Amino acid sequence: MKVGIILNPVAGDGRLIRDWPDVAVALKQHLGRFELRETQAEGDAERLAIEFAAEGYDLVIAAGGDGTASETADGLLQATREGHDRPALGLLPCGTGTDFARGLGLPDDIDSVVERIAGSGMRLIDVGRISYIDDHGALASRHFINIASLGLSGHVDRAVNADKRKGRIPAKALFLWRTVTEFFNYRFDDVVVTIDDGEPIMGRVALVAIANGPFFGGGMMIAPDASLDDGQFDIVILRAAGKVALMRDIHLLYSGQHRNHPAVTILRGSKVLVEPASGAFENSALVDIDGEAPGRVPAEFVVVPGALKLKC
Ligand SMILES: Nc1ncnc2c1ncn2[C@@H]1O[C@H](COP(=O)(O)OP(=O)(O)OP(=O)(O)O)[C@@H](O)[C@H]1O
Repeated sequence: MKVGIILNPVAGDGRLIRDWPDVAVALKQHLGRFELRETQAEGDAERLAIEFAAEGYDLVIAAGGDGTASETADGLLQATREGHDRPALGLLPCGTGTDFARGLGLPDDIDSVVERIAGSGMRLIDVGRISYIDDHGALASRHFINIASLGLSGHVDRAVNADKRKGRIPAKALFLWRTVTEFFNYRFDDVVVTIDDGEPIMGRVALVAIANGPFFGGGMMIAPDASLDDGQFDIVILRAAGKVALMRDIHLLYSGQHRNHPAVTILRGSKVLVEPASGAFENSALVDIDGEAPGRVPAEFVVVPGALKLKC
């Protein structure tokens, strides 16, 4: 099996690169020879994944956080669309939040993760495809593997990713702190949500999450029943309510106990359109895509069933 590794040297404040000699020994022991390529900047994991697919690699392991895993998956899916064989995605999670790995129940220590990659079979999972407006006002689109959302989460992503303590303090504490600070200044978003060409749902929201996996925000179980292979999104709408009440209840998100909260609606669907209620795009809701916040709504989210081969 030809194994390629895409390593983000700064993910999780460089945790994996510091431990690399030990990690490399574990990889050799369980998977044999591998080719290591490092990212230098945004977009590199996507490009390297396309290169690995074009060179006939069977397994491409994303070593980093959710951003690296998401970019790598996007590259593999693009390569498949261009006619290359579909390599499997493996994960060596070492980021700040690593919510996708959390949803898969991956162990914390790298040795066990490598052992699990080597011992597991291939599994097909769904992915999402999102079209949105990027920061230059242009239409952009890409795949996501875990959760895409809009509203408060977009602001929190930008604040967490700019926070110099990222990777140095526990992810849960950082995300919770940034959620509170951003929420304080956040103005709720007025949006129209249309699921599977049904009746449009208009409302003022704090968050709309389109979930393939269950966790985001450094351990919040926002979509407790989301499944990676049911061919559907779980769509969680958190409507605007008193800020004090929402802050008081935010802890419920960590355990998934918000299901029956009066401000929460959870629906299922395979295509979701979210538009700004006013029609003006300039200050419309910020989107979050697997932990990065590259643009705004209007956005369309479409599930692509069984599109990604996973080995972990
Ligand atoms: N060599 C590099 N130097 C600086 N930034 C990089 C480098 N390689 C990748 N990046 C950037 O790192 C970010 C992705 O980091 P990643 O999500 O993998 O880790 P994380 O943010 O620590 O973890 P998580 O997303 O799980 O919280 C992307 O914004 C990407 O553009």
